[in-house]
Amino acid sequence: MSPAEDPLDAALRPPPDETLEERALREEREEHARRVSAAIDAEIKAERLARRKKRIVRLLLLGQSESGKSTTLRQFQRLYTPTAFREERVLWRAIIQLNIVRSIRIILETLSPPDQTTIVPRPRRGSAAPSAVMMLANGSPGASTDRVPGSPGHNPYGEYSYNSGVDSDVDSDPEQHASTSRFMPNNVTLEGLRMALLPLRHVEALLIARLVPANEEEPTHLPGQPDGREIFVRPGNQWKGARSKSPDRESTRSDEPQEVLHSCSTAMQTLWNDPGVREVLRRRKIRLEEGPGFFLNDLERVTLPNYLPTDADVLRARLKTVGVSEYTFEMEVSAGRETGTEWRIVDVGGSRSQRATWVPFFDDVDAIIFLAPIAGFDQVLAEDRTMNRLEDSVLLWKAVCSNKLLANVDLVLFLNKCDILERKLNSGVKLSRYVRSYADRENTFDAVSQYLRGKFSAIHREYSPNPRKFYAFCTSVTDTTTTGGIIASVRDMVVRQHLKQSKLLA
Ligand SMILES: Nc1nc2c(ncn2[C@@H]2O[C@H](COP(=O)(O)OP(=O)(O)OP(=O)(O)O)[C@@H](O)[C@H]2O)c(=O)[nH]1
Ligand SMILES: [Mg+2]
Repeated sequence: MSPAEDPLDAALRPPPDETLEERALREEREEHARRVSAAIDAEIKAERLARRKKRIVRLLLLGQSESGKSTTLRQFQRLYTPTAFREERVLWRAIIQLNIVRSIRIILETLSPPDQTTIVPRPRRGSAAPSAVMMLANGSPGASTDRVPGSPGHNPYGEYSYNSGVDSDVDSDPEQHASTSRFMPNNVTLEGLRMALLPLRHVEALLIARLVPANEEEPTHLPGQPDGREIFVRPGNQWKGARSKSPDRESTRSDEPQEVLHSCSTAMQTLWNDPGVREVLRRRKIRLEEGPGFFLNDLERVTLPNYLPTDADVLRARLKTVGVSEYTFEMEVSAGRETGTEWRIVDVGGSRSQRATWVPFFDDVDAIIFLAPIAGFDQVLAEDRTMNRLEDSVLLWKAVCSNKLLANVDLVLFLNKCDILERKLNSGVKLSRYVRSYADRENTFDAVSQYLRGKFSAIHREYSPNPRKFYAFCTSVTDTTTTGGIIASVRDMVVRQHLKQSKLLA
C-alpha cells in the first residue's frame, strides 16, 4: 500500500488548498501537541524509573510464642512510623485493660483454685491474726492449706516447672504459712477483695466481645492455663479497625472498662501489694512480673480515667498472634538513603500449631530476625509443658539455619529478654540446673549470655548449608533506649542484603 493509499496518511495530510495563515496555525497546534506528548512520555518514563528504583525490603520475624516478634515489629513502627504508632496508642488501652484483668484473675484463682477439693485445712503454728489468703482458700480463718495426699500439686499458672521439681516446696514450710497472716490490713479480707473485684469479670467479657470477632472460634483464651490458651486476635488491623470505629477513637476519655478498672484500682493494688499474696505466688512459682502483659506495678497510673498508654506500655502489652501477617510501611522518618524504601515485615504466630504457616514466607525474603528468649531457660512452653523453652528455641534455630530455602538469607539473632535473664540470674536461679553443659561456670549475666551466644553461633556455623553472615544481639526489645540502635543496625544490614540480592538478580 503506497502512502497515497494509506487512509491515516491521507487524514493527516494537510489540506491541498491550505492558506499560509492556516498552515501557520496548524503547525502551531502540531508543535503544542508534540510538546504535550513529549511531556507525557517523560512522565511515564520517570514513573517507571521510580518504580524500578523503589526498594521493597522483606523481613521475616521468627521465634517461639512470647519470644518478642510482635514487640520487635512494634519497635520498627515506633521508630520509623512514629505518627501512626502514636495515633494507635489509645487503641492498645483495651489490650492493657485485658492484660490487667487477666493478671488479677490468675492471682485470685491461684489463691482460690476452681477445684477446691485439692485444698484441705491443716493446723497452723504461730499465727497471730487470720490470713485473708487462707480464709479464702479454706473458708475459715486460722487454718493453713495443704494438698490432698496424692494430688500432683500441679500448678496451672506457673510456667517455671520444667525440670525444677515444681511445687516441691509448696506448703512445705509451716512458718511461711504463718507469715502470710501478718500482711493485709486488719479490716480487709481476701473474700472482701474478691467481691470488690467481681466487676472485672464483666470487664473481661466486654473486652473480649470488643476485640475478638464474633466468628472467632476460641475467643476466650486464658494465659497460663494447662492448654496454654490465651486471648488472641488475628494479625492485621481488624481489631484496631473495630476499635477505631468506637466513638472514643482519638480521645483518652474513659470508657466502661476503664471506669470499672478505676473503681477497682485500690482493691487491685491491695491484693497485689499484699506480702501474703506474694508469698503464695512465690511458693507456687508464679512470677507474674516476668510474664507477658504485666502492669500490676503500674496500677495507679494505668487505671486513671484518662489513661493513655505510653510507648513503653504499648511495647509491654501482650496480644498473642495467630496466623501470619505482612505489615507494609514506608519510613516516615528519613533514615538517610533509606527514604522511599518500602518495608514489608512478616509477623507470624510462634506457638507450635502456628509454625506450619511459616514456610510459604521463606520465599523472597531479604533477612530473618530470629528471636530466642533466653530468659526462658527455666520455663516450659505454654502449649507443651514437657518442652523447655530454651530447648525449643535451640531446635527451632537449628531448623531455620539448616533450611535450604533460607540458605542465602542472612540471619539476625536476637537473644531476647535479657532484662529478665539478668534479674533471674541475680535472684539466684542457676542456669546449670537446666543446662547441664554449663557446669560450674559463673552464674552471671555476662558469662551466661556469652555462653548461649556461642552455642547459637556454633549451630549457625554447623547447620547453614552455605557460609553466610551472622549477626547476634543481646536484646530486651521492650526497652526503647537500647533497642533503637540495634534496630538501626538491622535496618542497614537488611538494606545492604537487599541491594546485594538485587544486583545478583539484575
Ligand atoms: N521484659 C521483657 N518483656 C518482653 C521482651 N520482649 C517481649 N516481651 C514481652 O513479652 C510478651 C510477648 O511478646 P510478643 O512480642 O507478643 O511475642 P510473640 O513472639 O509475638 O508471640 P506470639 O504472637 O505468641 O508468637 C509481650 O508482653 C512483650 O511485651 C523483653 O525483651 N523483655
Ligand atoms: Mg506475636
